[in-house]
Amino acid sequence: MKEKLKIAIQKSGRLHDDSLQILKDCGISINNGKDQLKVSASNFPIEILYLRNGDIPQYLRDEVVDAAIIGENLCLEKGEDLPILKSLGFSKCRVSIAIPNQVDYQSPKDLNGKQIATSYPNTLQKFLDQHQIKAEIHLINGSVEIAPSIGLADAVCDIVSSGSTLFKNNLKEVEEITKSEAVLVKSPHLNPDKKEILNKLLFRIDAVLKAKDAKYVLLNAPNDKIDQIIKILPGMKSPTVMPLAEKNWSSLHTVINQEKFWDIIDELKAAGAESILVNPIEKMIL
Ligand SMILES: Nc1ncnc2c1ncn2[C@@H]1O[C@H](COP(=O)(O)OP(=O)(O)OP(=O)(O)O)[C@@H](O)[C@H]1O
Ligand SMILES: O=P(O)(O)OC[C@H]1O[C@H](OP(=O)(O)OP(=O)(O)O)[C@H](O)[C@@H]1O
Ligand SMILES: [Mg+2]
Repeated sequence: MKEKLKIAIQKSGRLHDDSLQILKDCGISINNGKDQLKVSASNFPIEILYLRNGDIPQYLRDEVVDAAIIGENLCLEKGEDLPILKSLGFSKCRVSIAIPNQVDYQSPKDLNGKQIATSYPNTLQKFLDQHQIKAEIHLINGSVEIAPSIGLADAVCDIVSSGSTLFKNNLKEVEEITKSEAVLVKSPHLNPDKKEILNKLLFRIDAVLKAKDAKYVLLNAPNDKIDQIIKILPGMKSPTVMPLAEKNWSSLHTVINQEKFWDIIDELKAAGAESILVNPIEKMIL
């Protein structure tokens, strides 16, 4: 296969490090020359282009790049036509409207006639239209949260994650327009060779993400407790059970999802499990 899939990731900013990391976790070797805007992987048919996040939707549409890792909120802002292939679980945030702490707020109607500063005019306009609100949008490219305190706007619409930027600027979040996380998107048109490379990459990303959510658990238990313990385990298929050197004891191996992990461990202990070992999983292929 001679074709290479061109993948855009953010040149610098919130998404850059985790985007590179997920490709590396997929076993893709990227020799990162500093200041290089385009690099080829040495062991997988992709070329990585480092671009501004905000420019990527148009590059995908123009087929300058074939796929990209961007913030989901950018799809709502500039790329509703771009197919989202996978949520990647990092750069989680939301796009929200915030107003000064001392101002009362009941409903979106309170935004009527107000001036709202934002870097996401389309996202905000869609929200205002949905609620039949007429407000004036001030486009600002950064440090949006400062706008109310310098008299530039009555409200802001920007990204919120921990909420500390709002807090420091005496603002309160009053409407959440959308949630966001990093996503893998693709150009609307891809030739069959490129589709095949993208599917291979997706397969690897799936294995990496599944493994992140799971732990490999080994435990010892007396044989007469094994049936009860197996009922507690939500394993992949059924757990591996192996006899221990000690008579009437066995070792059980299974995979437990991160989300329910501690509850299950508590139940296992109560049911007689001992010497529970928990290991990270590097890749998970089901
Ligand atoms: N505080 C945050 N916490 C979590 N995710 C965030 C945060 N701020 C931004 N993001 C996510 O990261 C993406 C990139 O944000 P960042 O501020 O790095 O770049 P940008 O200014 O939007 O883009 P460009 O690369 O065009 O300069 C956003 O679209 C959003 O999805
Ligand atoms: O809720 P928090 O955890 O405080 O995060 C929210 C802040 O993070 C982003 O800004 P960033 O730091 O990316 O700076 P920017 O304005 O230059 O994009 C966003 O624009 C908010 O200002
Ligand atoms: Mg930012």
